[in-house]
Amino acid sequence: MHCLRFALSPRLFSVSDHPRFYSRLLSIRPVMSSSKPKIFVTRDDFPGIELLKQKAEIEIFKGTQPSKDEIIAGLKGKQAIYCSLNDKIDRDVLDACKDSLKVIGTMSVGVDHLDWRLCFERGIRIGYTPIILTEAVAELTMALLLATSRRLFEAHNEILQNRWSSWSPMWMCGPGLHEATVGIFGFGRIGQEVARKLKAFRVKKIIYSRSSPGEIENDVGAIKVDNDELLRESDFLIVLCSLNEKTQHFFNKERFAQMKSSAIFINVSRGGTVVQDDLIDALKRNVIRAAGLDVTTPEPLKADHPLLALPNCVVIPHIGSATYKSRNEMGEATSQNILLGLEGKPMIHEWKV
Ligand SMILES: O=C(O)[C@H](O)CO
Repeated sequence: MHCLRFALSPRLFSVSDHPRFYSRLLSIRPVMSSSKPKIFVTRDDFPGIELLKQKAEIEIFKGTQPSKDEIIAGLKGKQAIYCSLNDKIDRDVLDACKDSLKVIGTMSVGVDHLDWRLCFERGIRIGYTPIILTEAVAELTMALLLATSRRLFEAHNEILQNRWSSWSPMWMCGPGLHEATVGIFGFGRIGQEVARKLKAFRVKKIIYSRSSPGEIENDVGAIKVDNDELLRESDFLIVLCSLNEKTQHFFNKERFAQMKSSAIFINVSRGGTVVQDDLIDALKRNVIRAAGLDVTTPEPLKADHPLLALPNCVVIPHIGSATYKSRNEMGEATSQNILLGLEGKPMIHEWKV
């Protein structure tokens, strides 16, 4: 019954889906019948896998980052996968396991590593972990804003280099958040939470842009503007959008040139939103003042990468959601999403367009 109710949900089906309706209906029947379902887990340190161990037969990849071939091999005969944003589930992977895979559980809010369109077409359900990490990512965004504007890493490095000779009036100064105009590119849950936190810093104005039409009602007085105004007006520009066709490589040479030369660019979204060589060039030539990045291309970044040699760039290794609470809850939710998905029940968080 659950299955039927779910299948008829208007979120998944509309009249335009008609030709594929019945095949989809069949494809989301519960797959947990008498025997335990088989699940591939792409690393052994995911939180929440104890739950899966009790209810399913799980194969855990030994290591931290399976290659595409290793994912394909691991998925053989499995009904579900527990993965993260590192694991690319593209057409090749989906083709290789098309007879068995029913559910993907990703321990992330972003789903750009998944070919979700093909998943929808094939009736593969996707569980993900929004909301749980909103506070953690918003906090980390604040940390990057402060670390970059108040030059914390640069200042720390001055001490390590024995260059702290005396207290000095203008040494290590930076622009503060107080009275600044802060622009947010992508005003979803995390963007709105960042805006709330910014209020406490008594910024002058919060502006945002987003691709969907309409304004977002918000309790902090953030004003919707178009992208040009956002680029032109922001003292701090924070990228918090999801990565998709519209946002891929949005921040390029021309866009950096539109920004204030005093602007600070913060990216907590995905490295793919930026043409990274253009950013490096903009930072080197002081087209913008500084950048703070939680995300890069590629990830992980090697220690000799040119971004890391720039004094006006703070780079951290994709730790936006890395609080104990957030990561543990994300793990629990991922396991539950997978089990609920396999039972044909509504997930805690199911990804929909
Ligand atoms: O997609 C996610 O979960 C985010 O990148 C966490 O920082």
